[in-house]
Amino acid sequence: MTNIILGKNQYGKAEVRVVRITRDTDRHEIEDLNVTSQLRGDFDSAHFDGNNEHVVATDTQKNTVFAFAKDGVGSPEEYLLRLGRHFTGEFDWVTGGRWAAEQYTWQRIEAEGGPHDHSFVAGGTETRTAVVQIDGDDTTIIAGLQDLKVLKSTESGFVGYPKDRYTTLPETTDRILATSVTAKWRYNRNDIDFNEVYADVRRVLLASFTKNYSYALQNTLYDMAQAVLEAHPEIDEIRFSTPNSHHFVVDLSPFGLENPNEVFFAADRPYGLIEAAFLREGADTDHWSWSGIAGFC
Ligand SMILES: O=c1[nH]c(=O)c2[nH]c(=O)[nH]c2[nH]1
Repeated sequence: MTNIILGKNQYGKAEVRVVRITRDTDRHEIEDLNVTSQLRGDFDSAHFDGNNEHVVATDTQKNTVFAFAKDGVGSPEEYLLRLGRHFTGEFDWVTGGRWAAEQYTWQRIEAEGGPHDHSFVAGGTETRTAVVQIDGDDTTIIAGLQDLKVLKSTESGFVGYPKDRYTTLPETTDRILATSVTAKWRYNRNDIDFNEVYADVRRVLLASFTKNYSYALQNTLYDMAQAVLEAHPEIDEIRFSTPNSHHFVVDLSPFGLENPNEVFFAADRPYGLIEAAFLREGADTDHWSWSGIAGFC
């Protein structure tokens, strides 16, 4: 028989949809999450022998996600940390894992008397994300956001690129720059006010998007990373995955009309896909905690 060894493996429950309402007063709070729990450790006998004595059921993991919401969420990072510490603390052979969440944004509906106590409208385009990675004594937290749509209608250009026989793109010093930012940033410590830092990183990302003339989306990502790493010493690294959502000037000349960058065709595909990681000098360029996080280079 061919000898086979077990390589990397993890398992758990994916995409547990948890909604936690805090209703201690008439003014309710909502926390709406999509949680994934993945355990790593010694699961050899389950794979090789059909012996499940180490297999904490994915159903049990799902139930634990709900049960822990009873104590409140607070921030996705703290909630995932509690879950990760529970599984690694409770079961000797669980030596690590990955706990991840998306948190959806709800805002209070502006009603006649002001922001409503218990009625909400989905807010913004973006989703907050968090990942807690545990490997033995190492715990690393990666926060982020996805699908934060931004656009600037000028102060962007693209010139100076190589021209070959396949190049048709005209140079421009005035175009629309539009993208949907997915970013993840890695903390270098875990005792953080996660909600406060999240709100500030979001603010800094948006402010730095507006700030300088953009020579390329690549160049704007650098501006955004520079601003975040400067404002937040507790962050060592930020990674981006950003589609360049092309807006093409429509040729209106057949209709006898000029079009000085006023009417655009917003193409949804194909799109440029610009991805980059920016790190504080000296930080680990290949930190273990990114393993299993898809969608980034
Ligand atoms: O900001 C840009 N970066 C590129 O790499 C690129 N390539 C392209 O065709 N247009 C753009 N725009």
